[in-house]
Amino acid sequence: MRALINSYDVVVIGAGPAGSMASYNASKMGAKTLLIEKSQEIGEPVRCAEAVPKIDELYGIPADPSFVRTTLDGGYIIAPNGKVIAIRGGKTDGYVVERKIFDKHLAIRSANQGTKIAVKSRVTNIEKEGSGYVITINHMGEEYKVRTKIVIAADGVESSMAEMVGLKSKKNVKEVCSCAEYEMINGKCIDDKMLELYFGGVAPQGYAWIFPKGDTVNVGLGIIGGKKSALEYLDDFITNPILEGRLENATPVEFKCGGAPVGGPIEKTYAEGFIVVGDAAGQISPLTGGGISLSMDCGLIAGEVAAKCIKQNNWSEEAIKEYETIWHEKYLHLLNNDLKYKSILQQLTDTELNAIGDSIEGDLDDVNVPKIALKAVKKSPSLLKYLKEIL
Ligand SMILES: Cc1cc2nc3c(=O)[nH]c(=O)nc-3n(C[C@H](O)[C@H](O)[C@H](O)COP(=O)(O)OP(=O)(O)OC[C@H]3O[C@@H](n4cnc5c(N)ncnc54)[C@H](O)[C@@H]3O)c2cc1C
Repeated sequence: MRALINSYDVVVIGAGPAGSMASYNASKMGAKTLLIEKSQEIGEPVRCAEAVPKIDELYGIPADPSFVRTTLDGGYIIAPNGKVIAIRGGKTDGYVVERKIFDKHLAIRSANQGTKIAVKSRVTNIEKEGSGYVITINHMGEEYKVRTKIVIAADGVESSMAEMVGLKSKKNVKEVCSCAEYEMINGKCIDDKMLELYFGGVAPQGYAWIFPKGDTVNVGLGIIGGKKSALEYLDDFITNPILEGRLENATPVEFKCGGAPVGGPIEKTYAEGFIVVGDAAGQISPLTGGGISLSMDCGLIAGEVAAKCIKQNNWSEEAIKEYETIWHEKYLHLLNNDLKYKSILQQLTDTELNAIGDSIEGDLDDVNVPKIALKAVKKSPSLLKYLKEIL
């Protein structure tokens, strides 16, 4: 056991997109900030299909060729009967990135603002000490302790930090979507600039995907429940006739698996001197499992509020609450809508999904769920029992 080695204004736990954006803003606004990552390499292991929206337009982060593998025009939604619906623009354009490099890039941006980074450092405990916290870190078998005024817990889907201060609700843990994915070489996409999302029995209560990633493709799926493991569904998907042999000659170069917390946000994301952000807070679309952009933006909000509290010498629960007020105003209704859409989608049979697909003619310019539901009900009035909540 080593003695207390340092004190910080803000300690951020987890160097994923949420943590690096939080520490970036905290440092930029003058707070003495430490970012702690348990992995020996930031960005590893990857548990992601690696699609991000236009980070240059949204966050002013240039789409650097070192991590951008594909610039997307949009995506295809594919019904169980093979009907392909194209969505171009709207929220579907963006990039497929190399997350190992992307995540490290975000951490480097944060370091360039003054953040200190500790890698191969697992936080094993958080204890309250006065109005601040003492954090215990295990690095290469040695224990260290650091003091901080504010903790930002950005420790992802397996988060245990929020629970340590009594914040995390067990509700989310029950709703983790199990994902399995291969990155494959020699696979073919319908179009090298479009995402492919397959709904129905191929991935019960979730969906399967093929994302173009430069020379390779990310082929994966997420399920909730189901009769087999995610990996077994994935192996079946690869040979599914709906793909018309496009993965026939493909072979994996990487396997990824992980969980996406799609049960909606945790009930409370702050306490005195404490903020929960990203997957740890359930800030991920329950419908799509997309969480990178939300984590980044909520990370920015967390970093800004933390730095402001440090400047005002007040990180009481009342002061920290501003974080939740801001992110709720921006995103809570979207997450709640997605939760509703997800639960409807989960009740639909392949036949009903086909009916919805068949009701759509031509390309879409965005995913407007109420508009799609209206078209579907006009074509198949029996769908009203599921879709009336949306109309
Ligand atoms: C298979 C799969 C595919 C996905 N595809 C997409 C996609 O294409 N697009 C998209 O937008 N989203 C996708 N997501 C979701 C996306 O990956 C997450 O929403 C996003 O990574 C959340 O960022 P985060 O920073 O909150 O957490 P993470 O990226 O998980 O980062 C958390 C970090 O905390 C570290 N950590 C954890 N515990 C400790 C500890 N005790 N001490 C120190 N460090 C710790 C971890 O090592 C990790 O680096 C996918 C998820 C899965 C599982």
